[in-house]
Amino acid sequence: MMTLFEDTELFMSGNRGTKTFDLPDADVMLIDTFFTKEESDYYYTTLLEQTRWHTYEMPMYEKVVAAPRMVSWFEDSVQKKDKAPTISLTPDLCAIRQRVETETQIKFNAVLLNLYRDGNDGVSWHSDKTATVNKNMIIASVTFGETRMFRLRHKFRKELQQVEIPLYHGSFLLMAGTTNSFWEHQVPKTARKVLPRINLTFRQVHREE
Ligand SMILES: O=C(O)CCC(=O)C(=O)O
Ligand SMILES: [Fe+2]
Repeated sequence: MMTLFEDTELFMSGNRGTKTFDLPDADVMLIDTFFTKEESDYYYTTLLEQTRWHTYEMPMYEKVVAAPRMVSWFEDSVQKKDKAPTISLTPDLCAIRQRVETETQIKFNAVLLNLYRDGNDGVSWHSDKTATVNKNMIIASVTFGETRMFRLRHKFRKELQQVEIPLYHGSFLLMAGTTNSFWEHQVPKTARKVLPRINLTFRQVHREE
């Protein structure tokens, strides 16, 4: 593992303040500097080094291919027989979640961590789904590390412009209301030489009894 933060600043944070995006059928809110630079550096380093990152095997037509990113999933444990045990949120993840919940006044019981190792990693167009149907799914997204572009496009109104939001070190993005039903998002790959980026998406997972 390379040593970070020795003599040069690797990541800059964005501007303060809350931005809301005036998009049809969407409810998107951004806070560039949700975490301080110190907090963000701490979370970046510890999450990068201490997370058990997995390859995500995604179905692609008839095949299964490795997604171009690493993932790790945590959720509040539920006692279920015949079910594999879930991995609970770590104290650091609980602390991040607490900040997110205080801001949104919404409770989240699961978090997906994505690691984009370099510019060859990304996530292609999709909207977020969970195992159960919750149409207006709320996603609270936190970023540490490299700034990457987050793009949104309307699923049906192709005449609408795509939206491109740079997600900075320590930023917070909320997608609420009908955003997930009407819009798709992606993090495109980039030819720029970039350092790793970690993204956390807090979710509400409803497990069937
Ligand atoms: O990395 C991001 O900002 C987005 C991740 C994402 O879309 C997802 O995990 O569903
Ligand atoms: Fe997503």
